[in-house]
Amino acid sequence: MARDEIEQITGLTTNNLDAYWMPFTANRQFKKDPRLLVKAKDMHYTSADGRQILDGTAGLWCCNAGHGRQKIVEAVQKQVAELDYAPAFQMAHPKSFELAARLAALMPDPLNHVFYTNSGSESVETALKMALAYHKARGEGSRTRLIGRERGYHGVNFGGISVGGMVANRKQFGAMLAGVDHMRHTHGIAGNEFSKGVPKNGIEYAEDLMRLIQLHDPSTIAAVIVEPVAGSAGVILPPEGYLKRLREICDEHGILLIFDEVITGFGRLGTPFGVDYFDVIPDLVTTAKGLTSGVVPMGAVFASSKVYDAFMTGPDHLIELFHGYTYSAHPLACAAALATLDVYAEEELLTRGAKMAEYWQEALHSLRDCPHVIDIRNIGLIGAVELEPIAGEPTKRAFTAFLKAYEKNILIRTTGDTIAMSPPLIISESEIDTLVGTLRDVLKSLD
Ligand SMILES: Cc1ncc(COP(=O)(O)O)c(CNc2cccc(C(=O)O)c2)c1O
Repeated sequence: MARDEIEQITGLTTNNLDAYWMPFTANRQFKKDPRLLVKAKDMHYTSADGRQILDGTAGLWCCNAGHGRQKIVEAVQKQVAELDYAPAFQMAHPKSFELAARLAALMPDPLNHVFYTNSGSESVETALKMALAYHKARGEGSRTRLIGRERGYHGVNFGGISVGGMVANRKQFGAMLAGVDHMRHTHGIAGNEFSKGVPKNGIEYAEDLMRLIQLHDPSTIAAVIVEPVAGSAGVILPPEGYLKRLREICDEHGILLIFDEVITGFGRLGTPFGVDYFDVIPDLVTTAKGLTSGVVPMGAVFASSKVYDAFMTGPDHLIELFHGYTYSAHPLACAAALATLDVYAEEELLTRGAKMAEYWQEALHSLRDCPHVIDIRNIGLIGAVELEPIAGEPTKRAFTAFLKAYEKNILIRTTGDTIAMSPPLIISESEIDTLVGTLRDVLKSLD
């Protein structure tokens, strides 16, 4: 869209698009033909040029309740007028306790404690620091090693990119945390292609953890962090039994297990959390995104009583954990989260994905015959269509699909040459048909 059109339609008050350095974006390509969204309601965005765009990605995997939900809007409006900000260090406001109790009630025992952050990246840093400090508090300060996984995504702060395994997110930044190892990813295991839901093959990949334990000795290892489903890397699913096996190995060797549920949390898999879907209870769970349905930035780390209690020793006038953020437990975020949980409860959204999963799965796998499709993966209301890369131009085919899809009024995500979708949990069957039908047209138009 031409720049002067943009200004006219959007009221953009500046010719200077250069000032804004956009995150995870091809800035020069974007600023030649900006893609601006100006409104959102339920399943749709309104683009600056007046089109209704079907949101196939819940924003960035976060708007699980859909957009413009009145109960959430009103809660934030009321809160900002009443208590706009309150310090969370040595002070508090009631909603922070009310929300923590409601969140803890969503999780199985012993995940009974909640630490607030402002993003998934901050939740990850918080959990990693808690893990290191936990072992120190118990007199096992030699446990400093952290283990992640290839292709893992744990946000963009130094802890997260160190345990993470997405090369592009690391290679620009030089040295990272020392003492970090990675297990193999579970993408592309023979026989798992086009699996519907959790794939059968690959539980043995969990034994990578045993090899690292044998190499380093358990006394040096603090924690393992995995996404139950690796979203950003292109929806990589855990083989059957894999997560349970990680739990067993961690228990055997006194290693903390951290589930990074920033994407899988709050109904994405058709269960409240991946904890429920896979019936595995970690020691720490990182969340964000769906916590407030993307309305106000917020993250939360769920900690087991074992972890929390290890800090609650010594004179009670002393701070137990020297960590936290200016905006931890922000009143607006707490208000948005409480209203979001109300919407989830009233519309049973934390389990609706389970009811829609079958329809979603069959729609997605109907794309198998489209050009360049080399794999399709799905679980709950997450879906991925992996494309054959263009020789010598990796990512280009999927990015072209993204641009064409937007022109055809649907929003999808791409990572590498994989198209990823994670619609709001309110999506209807006819909207699934529209999303997948339009994607089919896009795929057929690709060179
Ligand atoms: C598992 C996981 N952990 C941490 C983060 C970081 O969260 P923040 O961004 O709030 O700091 C994430 C975020 N994941 C994320 C964020 C934006 C885009 C995409 C994509 O794959 O399209 C994925 C994530 O998916």
